[in-house]
Amino acid sequence: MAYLFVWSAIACVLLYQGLTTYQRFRRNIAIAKASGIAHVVLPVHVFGVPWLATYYLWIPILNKLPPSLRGLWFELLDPEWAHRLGHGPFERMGSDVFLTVSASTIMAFVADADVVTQITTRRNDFPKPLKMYTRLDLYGKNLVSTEGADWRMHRKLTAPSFGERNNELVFTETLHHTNALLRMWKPDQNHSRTLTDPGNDTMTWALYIISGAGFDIRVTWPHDEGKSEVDKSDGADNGFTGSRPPPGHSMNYREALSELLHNIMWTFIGPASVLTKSPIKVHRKVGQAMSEWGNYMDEIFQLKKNQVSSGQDAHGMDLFRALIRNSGILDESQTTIQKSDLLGNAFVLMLAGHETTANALHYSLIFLAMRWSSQKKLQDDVDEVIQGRPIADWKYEETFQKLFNGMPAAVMNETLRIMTPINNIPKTTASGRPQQFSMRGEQYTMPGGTQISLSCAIHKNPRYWPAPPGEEVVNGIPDAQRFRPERWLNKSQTVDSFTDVAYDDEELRGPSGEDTSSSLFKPVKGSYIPFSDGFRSCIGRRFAQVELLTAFAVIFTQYSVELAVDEWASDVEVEAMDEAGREAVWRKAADRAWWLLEKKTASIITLQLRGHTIPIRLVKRGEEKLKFDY
Ligand code: HEM
Repeated sequence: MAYLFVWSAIACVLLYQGLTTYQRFRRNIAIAKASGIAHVVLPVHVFGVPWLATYYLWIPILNKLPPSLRGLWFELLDPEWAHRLGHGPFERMGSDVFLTVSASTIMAFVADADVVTQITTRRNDFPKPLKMYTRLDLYGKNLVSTEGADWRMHRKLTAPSFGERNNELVFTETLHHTNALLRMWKPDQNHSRTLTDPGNDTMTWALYIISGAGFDIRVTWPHDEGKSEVDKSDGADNGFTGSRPPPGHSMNYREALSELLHNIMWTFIGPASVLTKSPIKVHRKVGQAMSEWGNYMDEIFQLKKNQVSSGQDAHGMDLFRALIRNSGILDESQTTIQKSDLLGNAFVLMLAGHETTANALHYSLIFLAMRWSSQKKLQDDVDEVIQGRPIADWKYEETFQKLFNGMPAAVMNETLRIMTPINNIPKTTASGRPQQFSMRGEQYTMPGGTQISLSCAIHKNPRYWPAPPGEEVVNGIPDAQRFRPERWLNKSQTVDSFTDVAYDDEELRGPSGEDTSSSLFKPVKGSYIPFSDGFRSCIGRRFAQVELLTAFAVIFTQYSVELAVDEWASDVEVEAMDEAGREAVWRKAADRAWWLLEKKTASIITLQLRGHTIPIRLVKRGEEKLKFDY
């Protein structure tokens, strides 16, 4: 009898769930139809946590469905479809904006430049989905996790930190840490070395640069410990730089920073006090890093506050010092800004600024190893800018703009186009507040409560990225999907109709500069959005550009990169091969690299290779053996 009762209760709950789900489905489909926007119905909300956590299990099962049942809906169940399939789904839908409809959510995917611009410039109509970002408030509210008046306050607080003086510090720190990276990668007596996990190394590189330019704390690389040339002159930050934790700490600065940022997703489980009690080791470590990093930031805050109040400004302008200066916090009676606002922002700048640039350098190295002709042009350009001067003589103001006008910038832009670190930039419409927009002369209504993605597929939309005649498809890959940095050197493709949008308050934009140099191809406004666009665009854009171009100059004035072919042939065998033999073996490595970049990348915060590496080989210039183009 009791069994019957329990089973009846379960059946009733399931029936109720089924009916409400069905009703919500019907309601959402009706809303999508009324909007006039093309739509496709999906059985689940693909960007909801349950699906994101389990889709790896379901996709192989669904793959067993007969091909006739696996339509576009099936392909859109992969959360990374925009990266893997590019513009294809938009072509199949016959529209550069389409909706996906599930019982819980209506999502809009946008790959039309004009619609992107309407969304990024109407920030009150299309705000950011704040719920996604509250977890970033580990140390305080900040620029990333706020909207409206709060966001304006944070943007005004942080924007002045990103000035030319900080860029100069980024330049200096990048020179230093790229040299350190090369010392770690140092080729052997055969003038080359295979780097088995370059992505991991570039992550460390970016972390140390953001520490230098963010806090003016120059971390010592483990392989450089004990070498005196890396120390700063004033000694103020010595307690933070090496492997011995300073008094009062159980973790050194370097470890606290990298443990926290590299495992940031675990902080979403709960606060440090919960994580440190978890039975799982990685949780305990992250919990420890979280509280250690909080303590370090407290100490640095005090140190910087003293420096600012005593007028010391020895090493240029790091972001944290500028934040303190701009906040007016030295006289707390005169400002509403709290210490937590400063710590909150200092933390998200570190977070937002390291993985993105690390990936960009990593993928650039791989792509250049797959395209010798572009690498050669890059080397010619950096040689022309640097003119053989030793690194100690390089100056930011003489160097950056020249690098930004030529092939180094073309390589950076093209890498960010193909491997866009944030491949779905999220926006929303508020519930009950549908928004009108126009597309190709027609009016549409974005339903209220829609989750919007500005899709990286726009970077593969052939309307904005036309192929040269006869090169529409190479190696089976459509031109818009290929790494071809030379497309940026083609000034004849400059769009005359380009007009920038008017900002209601220039101050909010920050001195972060343009996406691309005026000497290069200028994409249609809204069609190139690795840094997003409009009001909520990346405040660290120029920071990242300085970092990447400087790294290219340091690396490629001395070295070349090749795909490592160790899996298919030894050094001795490659040495003995003729050109055709070398090309055959290189092509195996290139096919594999391309496949991994397309199929085995996934986003947690940014798009990364997951569970695989693409080994590359650092070769002294002039000693290259694999000079081929993919
Ligand atoms: C290649 C490197 C980078 C890329 C591709 C990139 C990309 C982006 C994108 C797409 C956004 C908008 C995100 C959204 O709307 O959800 C963004 C925002 C932001 N980025 Fe970056 N970023 C890079 C480097 C940096 C660096 C170096 C910093 C700081 C040092 C930084 C700090 C920020 C901050 C604070 C925001 C939030 C701005 C706001 O909402 O007002 N980024 N970035």
